[in-house]
Amino acid sequence: MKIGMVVAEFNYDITMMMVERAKDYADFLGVEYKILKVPGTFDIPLGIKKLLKIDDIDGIIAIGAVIKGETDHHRIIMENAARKITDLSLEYEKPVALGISGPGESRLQAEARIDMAKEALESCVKMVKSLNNL
Ligand SMILES: Nc1c(NC[C@H](O)[C@H](O)[C@H](O)CO)[nH]c(=O)[nH]c1=O
Ligand SMILES: CC(=O)[C@@H](O)COP(=O)(O)O
Repeated sequence: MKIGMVVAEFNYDITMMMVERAKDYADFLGVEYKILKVPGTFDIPLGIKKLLKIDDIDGIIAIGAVIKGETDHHRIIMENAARKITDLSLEYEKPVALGISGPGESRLQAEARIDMAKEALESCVKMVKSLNNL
């Protein structure tokens, strides 16, 4: 099995730890992976679409941290990314798991949620297996 990981570089101090957790868990499960970095969470859907077109990619996880700023801008980023991520998964009929924390979180809350990337990897692998067993 091969999983794509699309990683936002925005708040990279956090997302770097998230991707390390996901990679460690993929290694533990014996799952291969391909990493694609994008500038921020808003840019994740295009990265996902490119990876979904690769035949040997079975599923994708999106990794990001959408931390609260002074305005509601962070909500626009997350709501659009989440909607597009769901749409792409349905369009390409491959699992795309959400490993993006926020919106509305503080940096401290984001740090406490880095395992969301590992959980996304776990969900994605489970989905690939379930769909392959149909
Ligand atoms: N504020 C956060 C962003 N903002 C950047 C956008 O995601 C995007 O890169 C920009 O609008 C250009 O398209 N990204 C995050 O991942 N997290 C944030 O908290
Ligand atoms: C810089 C950003 O993309 C985001 O954190 C927005 O911050 P703000 O709401 O303070 O403009």
